[in-house]
Amino acid sequence: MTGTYPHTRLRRVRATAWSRAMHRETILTPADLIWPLFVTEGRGVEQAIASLPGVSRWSVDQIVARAEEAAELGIPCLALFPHTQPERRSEDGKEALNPDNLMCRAIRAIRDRLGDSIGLLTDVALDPYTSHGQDGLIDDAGYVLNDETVEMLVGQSLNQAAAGADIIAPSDMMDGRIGAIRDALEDEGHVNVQIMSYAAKYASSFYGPFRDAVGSRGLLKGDKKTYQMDPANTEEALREVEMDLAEGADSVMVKPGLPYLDIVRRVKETFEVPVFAYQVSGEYAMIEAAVAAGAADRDAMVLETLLAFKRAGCSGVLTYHAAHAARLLHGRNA
Ligand SMILES: NCC(=O)CCC(=O)O
Ligand SMILES: [Mg+2]
Repeated sequence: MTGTYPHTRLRRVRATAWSRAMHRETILTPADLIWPLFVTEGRGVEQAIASLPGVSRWSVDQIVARAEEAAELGIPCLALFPHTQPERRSEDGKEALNPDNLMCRAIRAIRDRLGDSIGLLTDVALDPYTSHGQDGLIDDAGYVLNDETVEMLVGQSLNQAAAGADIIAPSDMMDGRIGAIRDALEDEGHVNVQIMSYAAKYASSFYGPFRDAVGSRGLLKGDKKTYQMDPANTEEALREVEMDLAEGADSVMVKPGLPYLDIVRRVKETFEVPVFAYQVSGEYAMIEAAVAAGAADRDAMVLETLLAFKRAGCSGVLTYHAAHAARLLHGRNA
């Protein structure tokens, strides 16, 4: 296939900017970005998160302002996560079922202001609501119970859908939850509410700052290795994705992002479905730490890492850099 030098010079098409633009295989646009936002109680509140420099928790009114900003930047979708007050956390995480919880209030407030002009993806898992920080219900030994948890997740999903969520995104890694949630959504008439499954979510060391952001880091005892995947595995990721698609997932997610682009590529090539990836909090923090240490140029690194997700086969990326990246892509100074 490849010719021989000097007839073939691969540098020939790289010689000018116009030619590089013409030969570019992958393009990143603001429509490829999903912006995760943390919601907290109060009015006019912005709380910085020390381990995620540049990311804040916002009260509902401020989240609405962020949603307007996102819509203006051409970001198609927000991912919402609540910072639940400690007194509303419990062993069984039942605040997840409260129709007036932070998540539902944020959904309704954004919907009231912006209608259908921005998508709302809502996290389904119990970790923002449990007093022990695990994603599900636990037994006396601390083991996360699958089927009992799935029942709660179904209730949580219906609660979010009733508030106006567009995409239910279960991040809990229980078996069988996609089918159970899909059935319940159909029964309740939410036929156009999508499910984006966190299908291949790994038990990763990259989630630390997120746990600070939702307030579960200090509560969590032990780890999540009995339900999240072993970072050593890739065949198992294909089985996870296959099952979630069979159960009715509209799209699947791989998480974390950059260290798992091989998984993205295998999933995309195997199933040819929409694949998303989450550039998680620890990845964001690594970039910001490199910038703070003078080791990297933020703008270039943000755009290069996001482009890498597209090149690997992603339809889009959840990233805390979404607004910044969108401004860069519009050629505006961030
Ligand atoms: N369920 C969502 C997450 O766990 C996010 C992790 C992160 O950003 O580190
Ligand atoms: Mg699964």
